[in-house]
Amino acid sequence: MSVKQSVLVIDDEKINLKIIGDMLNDDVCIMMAKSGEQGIRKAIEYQPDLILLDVLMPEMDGFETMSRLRHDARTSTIPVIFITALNDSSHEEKALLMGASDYIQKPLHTNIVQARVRLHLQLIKQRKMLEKLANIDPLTSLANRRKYHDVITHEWQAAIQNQDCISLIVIDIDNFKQYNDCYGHATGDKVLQQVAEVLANQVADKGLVARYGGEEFVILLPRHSREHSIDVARRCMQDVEALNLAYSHEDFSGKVTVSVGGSTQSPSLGCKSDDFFDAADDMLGLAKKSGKNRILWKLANDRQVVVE
Ligand SMILES: Nc1nc2c(ncn2[C@@H]2O[C@H](COP(=O)(O)OP(=O)(O)OP(=O)(O)O)[C@@H](O)[C@H]2O)c(=O)[nH]1
Repeated sequence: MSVKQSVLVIDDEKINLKIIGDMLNDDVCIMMAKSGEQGIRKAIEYQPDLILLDVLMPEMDGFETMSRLRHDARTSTIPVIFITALNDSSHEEKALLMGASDYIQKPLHTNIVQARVRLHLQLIKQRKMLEKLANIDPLTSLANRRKYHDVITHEWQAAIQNQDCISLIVIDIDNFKQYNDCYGHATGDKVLQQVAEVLANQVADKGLVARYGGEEFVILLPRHSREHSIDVARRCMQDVEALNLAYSHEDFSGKVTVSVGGSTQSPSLGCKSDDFFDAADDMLGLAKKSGKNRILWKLANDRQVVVE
């Protein structure tokens, strides 16, 4: 069943809200706001797919409302169509320059409003689908490296601003080449999917799990202390082992395990998220060198701790 897309209509005239609502009600889920201020609040809270915005409103007009929507990261990408009685091309130009998707003049014609809204909703649906495809690893359905980079960039800034800690776990399957050599790439792919599922279940909504590449995964845990994050890492490791994916081939045999590197930081201005990644990745390298199937965590002053 397809979920209806949502449209927020912002207009100070109750009658206009009703007219536009009646025009669109069959196709979309309508939300209404009687002022720019209320519209911004609803846009933040409900994240509509599209906003229809009246230009002439008391207190905060459509242009100021638009400017505030564009300057707030939570609403900056929601497409806006201006609706106005102003029959003046300079206003239309101003709206389009501010980033409006379209400009509809009153009096409103039902068919024109419906057709334009439908067109923009279709474009929005396609854009969201492309964004999703661009951010997802097709084999495991986890976030991909590109998505990880978007999220760490945002969360790193948030951690600096709010003086929060943030943890990163880097996980790599041990001896995966041997597994592939035993059973072939197709079976190896299934292992990647199973490991991905284990990690996703363990992290749930605590943070982001991404396939960083090959047989390497990352888990980003904003606002998670070292103790909590080590706990998550430990449970991920145990759950992978519990999958009991055994392999044996000529002179080697074993069971699929993972090695884990981790780092927790409370970043300050000037700290780089790339160094944060390198710290966790260095720990992973040491975990591999010191015998695999273990967790190494970066401590302050370049020290590290072996967890398991
Ligand atoms: N099946 C499958 N294998 C992959 C994929 N991506 C990378 N690999 C395999 O992962 C293996 C990685 O090999 P190595 O880098 O030597 O690592 P390893 O054998 O796990 O050894 P350690 O990391 O030292 O434990 C290679 O055999 C790659 O072909 C994938 O998408 N599917």
